[in-house]
Amino acid sequence: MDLLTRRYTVIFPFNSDGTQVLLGLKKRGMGVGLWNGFGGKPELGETIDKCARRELKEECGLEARSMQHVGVLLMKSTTSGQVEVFVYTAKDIVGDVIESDEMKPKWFKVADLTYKDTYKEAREWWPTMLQGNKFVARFEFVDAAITSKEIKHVDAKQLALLRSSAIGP
Ligand SMILES: COc1nc(N)nc2c1ncn2[C@H]1C[C@H](O)[C@@H](COP(=O)(O)OP(=O)(O)OP(=O)(O)O)O1
Repeated sequence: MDLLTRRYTVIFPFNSDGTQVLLGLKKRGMGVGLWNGFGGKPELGETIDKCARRELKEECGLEARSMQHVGVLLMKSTTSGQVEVFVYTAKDIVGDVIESDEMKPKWFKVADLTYKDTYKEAREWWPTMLQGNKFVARFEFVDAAITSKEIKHVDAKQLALLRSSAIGP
């Protein structure tokens, strides 16, 4: 990753049988008005795993007893530069869901997801995540249009390698 790439985490909590996913409606800043998982930027020296757990707790009150790193998104845009997002899922969660100043959380049935008011590329990779696959997805945008996309299935070792070299600024 070069110095111009912005790094983030995003984590998707599921109910115990995996039929529902908790999404948050972003209330401010980047992605305002869009439904997404919970996440943000790593703090100074923070690992990507710790960032994912912290952002989950801060943004919706939940704690992940366990979580899985399931993917990496690499996005290049003519308007917003390069973004790298580490994607997690959490099926063993504790705590009460709360609304934060950043996110308004709501449970959605996985089978009924419409992708309305989500990031444009969500419909491209969320199905891969929802089917339980691990992936590296690359997207290129010119203005708001997707001009190139690639979604590769990878294994846990490949993701661990990508994760191990990632740490906050
Ligand atoms: C552009 O493509 C993106 N697609 C998707 N699906 N998710 C994205 C994209 N770009 C960013 N994200 C995710 C990554 C993070 O989970 C959030 C953005 O986090 P935010 O800017 O709110 O970061 P924080 O550290 O929480 O910000 P504060 O400093 O305001 O607390 O969106």
